[in-house]
Amino acid sequence: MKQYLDLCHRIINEGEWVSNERTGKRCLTVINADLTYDVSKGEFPLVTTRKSYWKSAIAEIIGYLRGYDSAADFRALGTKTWDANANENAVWLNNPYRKGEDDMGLCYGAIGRNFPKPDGGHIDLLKQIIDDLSRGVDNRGEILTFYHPGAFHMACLRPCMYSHHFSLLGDTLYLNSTQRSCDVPLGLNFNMVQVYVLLAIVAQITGKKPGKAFHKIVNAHIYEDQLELMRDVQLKREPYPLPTLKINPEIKSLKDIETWVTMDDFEVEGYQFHEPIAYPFSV
Ligand SMILES: Nc1nc(=O)c2c([nH]1)NC[C@@H]1CN(c3ccc(C(=O)N[C@@H](CCC(=O)O)C(=O)O)cc3)CN21
Ligand SMILES: O=c1ccn([C@H]2C[C@H](O)[C@@H](COP(=O)(O)O)O2)c(=O)[nH]1
Repeated sequence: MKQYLDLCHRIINEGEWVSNERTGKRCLTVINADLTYDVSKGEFPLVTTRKSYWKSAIAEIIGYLRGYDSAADFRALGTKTWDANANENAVWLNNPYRKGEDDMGLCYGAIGRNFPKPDGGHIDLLKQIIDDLSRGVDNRGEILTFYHPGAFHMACLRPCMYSHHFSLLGDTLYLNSTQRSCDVPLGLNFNMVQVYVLLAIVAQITGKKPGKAFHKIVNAHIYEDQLELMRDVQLKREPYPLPTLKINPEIKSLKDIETWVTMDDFEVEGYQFHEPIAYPFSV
């Protein structure tokens, strides 16, 4: 929580204003932030200075792992966070590749679970990684990437957290996740939870001990219409101690994640939080 608050303060104290063409808004911006979550110690990085909708965040990452490309599938799993990008952005609504209501196009898991090969066919990057790690193999390239510049024109948005690189030291699993663009009041709240859960759940299904997750953010920003709420409300609050996350131990394979897992398989214990804050969202 301290790392999150430090980054918010840093953006407010040292950030520069950058105008963004896609949203038509200005963002107070810093370049480069490195956050670390010690999953071995159960340091679940949930924001406490406002109510955080952690189930929604976990539903997003499970949806990416399943390769979902429809906001309707994300809703069924428990999050409405893709509705606006799939259905309210004028540029995407007019894109000939959009397949209709709720379609998000070729992004996130739709790429990572089905990565197109230049010589034909596709690769399921996640399945390869899970198979390797389960056998105790780290080939120094266990990278789940959602980044395919050749598909950007066929998606509602480019992936923000676009790369997850897993590593083994003995039987301890590490994760380095990279994010190119970060909406700190809204997105980061979710992304911290997702990096933690991704390491915890992949360690669980591959039979490894979770170690640390390293979360690299390149462009970290606060939109102009979020600044006052962050500076004058959220940052005036004292954080509470961190809660802990429990994952159903019956989740034992990628197939389990793909077939029966729901948000009821995740529990947060001891979550104390301040009043919700409704930050404006830029589509
Ligand atoms: N501008 C922007 N910021 C983002 O963080 C973001 C995007 N766009 N587009 C793609 C995804 C969708 N994500 C989202 C979208 C909405 C919320 C959001 O509205 N959160 C509210 C309510 C959440 C709920 O009720 O489930 C929040 O208070 O956290 C969060 C993340 C993260 N991403
Ligand atoms: O997981 C996510 C997804 C998206 N975001 C934010 C970061 C930006 O504010 C927008 C994406 O806009 P771009 O113009 O494509 O950079 O969404 C996030 O923080 N986390």
